Amino acid sequence: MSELITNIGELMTQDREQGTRRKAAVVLEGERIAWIGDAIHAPAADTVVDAQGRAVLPGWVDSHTHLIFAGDRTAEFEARVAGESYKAGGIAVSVEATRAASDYDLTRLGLGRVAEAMSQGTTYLETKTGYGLDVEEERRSARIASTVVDEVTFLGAHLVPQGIDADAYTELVCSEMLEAVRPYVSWADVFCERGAFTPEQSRRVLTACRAAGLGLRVHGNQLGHGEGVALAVEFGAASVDHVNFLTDDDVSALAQSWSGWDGAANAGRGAGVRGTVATVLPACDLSTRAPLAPAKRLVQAGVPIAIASNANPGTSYTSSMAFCVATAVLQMGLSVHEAVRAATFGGALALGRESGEDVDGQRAVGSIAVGHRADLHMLRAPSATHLAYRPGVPLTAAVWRAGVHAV
Ligand SMILES: N=CN[C@@H](CCC(=O)O)C(=O)O
Ligand SMILES: [Zn+2]
Repeated sequence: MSELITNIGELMTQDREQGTRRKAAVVLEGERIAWIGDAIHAPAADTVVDAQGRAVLPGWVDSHTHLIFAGDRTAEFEARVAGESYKAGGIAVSVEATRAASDYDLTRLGLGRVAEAMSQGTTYLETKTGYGLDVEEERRSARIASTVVDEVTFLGAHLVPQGIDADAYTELVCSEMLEAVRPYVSWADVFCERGAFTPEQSRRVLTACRAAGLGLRVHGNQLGHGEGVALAVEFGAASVDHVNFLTDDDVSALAQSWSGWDGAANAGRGAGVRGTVATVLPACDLSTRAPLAPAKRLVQAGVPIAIASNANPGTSYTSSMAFCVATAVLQMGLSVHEAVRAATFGGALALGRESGEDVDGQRAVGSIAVGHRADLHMLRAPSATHLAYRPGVPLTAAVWRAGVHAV
């Protein structure tokens, strides 16, 4: 089955060759993009969608979420609104509620959050464990996560639970817990921060998870200057996320990590000399009243950035990538093109899915190009600029995921 989407007012492909086109059309064939060109030259197809001059972009790639949780942390949010600052310890509240929830409820909650994201244009999602924090509960979270999202990250090193020594817990994460989650996850992450895991403990986690064949990610430099970024670069992590507090050395190290990379030659996960993407989390910064991550400074230094929702009950209870993009433009100083790029191609880059076909035969996501997965987001607006020009307005008109009408 083929489908022609024609009369597209603005097609922002985020593909190097295609760029942003006007009066464009796209043909989808099964799960892939088969043709891109001028609307007047569009070939025939089995079905036709008239975009009526609306904008079309790649579906959002949300590369950082924590969707497997139960319970509610409104009280913590209210305390923060009243002036308290965010502390990692709040994670324990979600751990207790998550442990008490049935498999059915955790799955239902996870699927509901994915559906909420998809209804706003998100077509590719990563999520993390990290509200289980013992061997069986982390295994359960990883298993359930693997049934609801595209990419699963092991975050046993999210918080040291009460009643266990930090080093002993780190050892557990690196051994039995890692073994328990291994069948369900392809990534590992560590919260390297004051109140969570020290650089030394983080190093142990990254070393063990790398040895187990997992790709690496780091929660770093969220609450203060620290070693998260340096550690992420040293370990060749695919991304370091939050990055609110950066020294010039951190920024240079991130830029330097991409110096041997040629996007065309080193396509796909695990190939070539990939650097570390800096993932900024605008909604989290607002919700915790943190200094905004210096997204523009990173872009100017040549560091590839991603924008993600960080959907979680503590620091960022939103699935809206459009809100994150609007914030990145209005508050972080990115151009609309840069922000949309970070929320699509950037997310794919942070997950090693930006080009080529992976060993599992999965197609590239995050940009609109022939052969890529047909993940498209049509706006109820003539251009992507409206995402920032009309912040907070639900602009999603239609969503295709792998060629299927999702919204
Ligand atoms: N910073 C660490 N983890 C999450 C917050 C988790 C929570 O507070 O529940 C984050 O990315 O912000
Ligand atoms: Zn997070």
